[in-house]
Amino acid sequence: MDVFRQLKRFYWVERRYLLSSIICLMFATALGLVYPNLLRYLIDDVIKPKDFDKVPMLALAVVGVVSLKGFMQFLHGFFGGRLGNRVTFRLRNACYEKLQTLSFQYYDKAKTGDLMSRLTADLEAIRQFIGFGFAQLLNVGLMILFGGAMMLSIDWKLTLITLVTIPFLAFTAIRFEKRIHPAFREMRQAMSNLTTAVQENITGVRTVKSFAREPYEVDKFAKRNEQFQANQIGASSIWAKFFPSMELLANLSVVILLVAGGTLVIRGSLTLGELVAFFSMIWYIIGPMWGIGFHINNYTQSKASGERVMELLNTHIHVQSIENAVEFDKEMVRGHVRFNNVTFNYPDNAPAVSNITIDAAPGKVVGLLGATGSGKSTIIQLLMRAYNVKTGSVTLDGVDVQNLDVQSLRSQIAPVFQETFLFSASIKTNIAYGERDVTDEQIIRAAKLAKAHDFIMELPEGYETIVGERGMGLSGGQKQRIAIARALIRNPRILILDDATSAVDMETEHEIQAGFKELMAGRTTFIIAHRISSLRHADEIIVLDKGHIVQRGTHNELIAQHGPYRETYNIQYADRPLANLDSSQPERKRSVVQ
Ligand SMILES: Nc1ncnc2c1ncn2[C@@H]1O[C@H](COP(=O)(O)OP(=O)(O)OP(=O)(O)O)[C@@H](O)[C@H]1O
Repeated sequence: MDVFRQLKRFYWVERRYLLSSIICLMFATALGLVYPNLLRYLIDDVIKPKDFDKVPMLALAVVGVVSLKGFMQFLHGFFGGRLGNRVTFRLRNACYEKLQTLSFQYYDKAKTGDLMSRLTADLEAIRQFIGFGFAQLLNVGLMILFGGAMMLSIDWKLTLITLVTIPFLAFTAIRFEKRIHPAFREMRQAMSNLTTAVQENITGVRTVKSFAREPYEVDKFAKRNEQFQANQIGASSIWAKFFPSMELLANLSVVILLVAGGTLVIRGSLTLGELVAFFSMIWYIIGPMWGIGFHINNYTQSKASGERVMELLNTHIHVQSIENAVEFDKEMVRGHVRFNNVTFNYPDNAPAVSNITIDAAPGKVVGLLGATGSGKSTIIQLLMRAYNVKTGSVTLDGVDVQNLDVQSLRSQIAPVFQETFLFSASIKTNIAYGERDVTDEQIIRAAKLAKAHDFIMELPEGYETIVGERGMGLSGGQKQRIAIARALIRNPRILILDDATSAVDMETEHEIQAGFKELMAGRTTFIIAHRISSLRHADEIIVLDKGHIVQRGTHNELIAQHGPYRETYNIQYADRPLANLDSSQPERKRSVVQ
């Protein structure tokens, strides 16, 4: 029940629907108890004394009871449906909001398929239980209570004898719940593994097909499917083991009633009508007991699902704004970025960057160069506070980024990453992504600066062309140009170009960079590049090796020194040796850029 206590904040606000649904079900249940009494009346007071004039009235009473009961059941379904939908609506929103606040550290390990299954199948199981299962489980108790009370009022001894098996039945039901719950939990996990396999296969379909790894994928899926099947069979065998015993115990009551009640009727201490009423009332108790397996099943599934949803909602957020965090006024931000002796390691890893000190004055351009894995992107991630720095500090205009409101910090920064993600929406929406009050003129201007306008205009529907979630139909370079336009439209104080022009040819890069000049004016810019041509105009170029700064200076200063920068330059400009390089330059051993 702990899970449902935790879920209370989602369903308690809807308690009027919960109560209405329960009350209507109680009414329907109570009306159901009128049947056995009508039967008793029919046998004892109509058939026996042959007083058949009462039959029409009795028939009308049955119609009335049936209609009212049906109406109550309808209302129960109506309120229950509303309740379930509203609760899952809130839960779905809460989960989605949580997904937005979770830090990069969480997403480093998160599995999309697993998250999808929490937001769909698990929420559905919760909806079923909160909407209907809970009221029905409560109804089981009510039916036993009402039915038992009525039976006791007719003949308490016969009631006790008849219901002697009920405690055993309850005991078996509880044991069943204990066994089936872990089985369901495993089943949910197996289901999410299946979803993950499908999702990864679709996302990585190009890799799968290019490597002709379809059989491997089929195999991988088959194994997970087998696991799911094994879990289902496991749950079915628990079911198969317990269900017959529960049914046997339930039916034993009927046998006891027939023997004991029949004897009482023969002896004349019970009327025939009372026995028939008893007989139909016992189903009032056995019926729910019989269905208890189903209700427990429903309850257990939703409990397992509730645990998975609550686990997501309770996930620790590593990066979030502190209380009274500083919020910058966009107009006032200057964009002065400093890294003060920063050392950072990803969880359970060796430091990715060590003793990093950078002073990027407002409007300056800092270039980061280094071999793959040397820590360039990590520096950018720390600036955006994707992770918390523990040693040293990163400041923006003198304020430690950890004391800044996360939204406020990130809204000053516009990044263009190596890989561009395009949403399944129009190009226009992708460029304006999330920015309100953006005019078409602004979008076109940004696209022109990013050298995207011409190819967009060649598309069948221009800016209205819908692109797929991975930007299907666009080349890598075209996607990157849209991403650049997207960054430009934000008019940021700090611009980050993380290998932003890697997918375009040299000529286009040159053109885009001409646009960048205008764009970078007055903005602090960090350029990560593998090509020296991308960052040679930077005010300071920082050369990294295994997380350490090994060289820093302007292009001309670095080119005049022996070191990895010049080696890289020599490799990239092999056919254009620089006049001022000395002839005794070291062998072109290894480029820092791989
Ligand atoms: N999310 C992460 N979790 C754990 N380790 C990471 C993570 N991201 C990067 N690393 C590790 O940190 C180190 C620096 O990586 P980083 O991405 O900063 O390098 P980079 O210089 O940007 O490389 P590239 O040029 O290939 O983009 C590498 O050893 C990498 O394996």
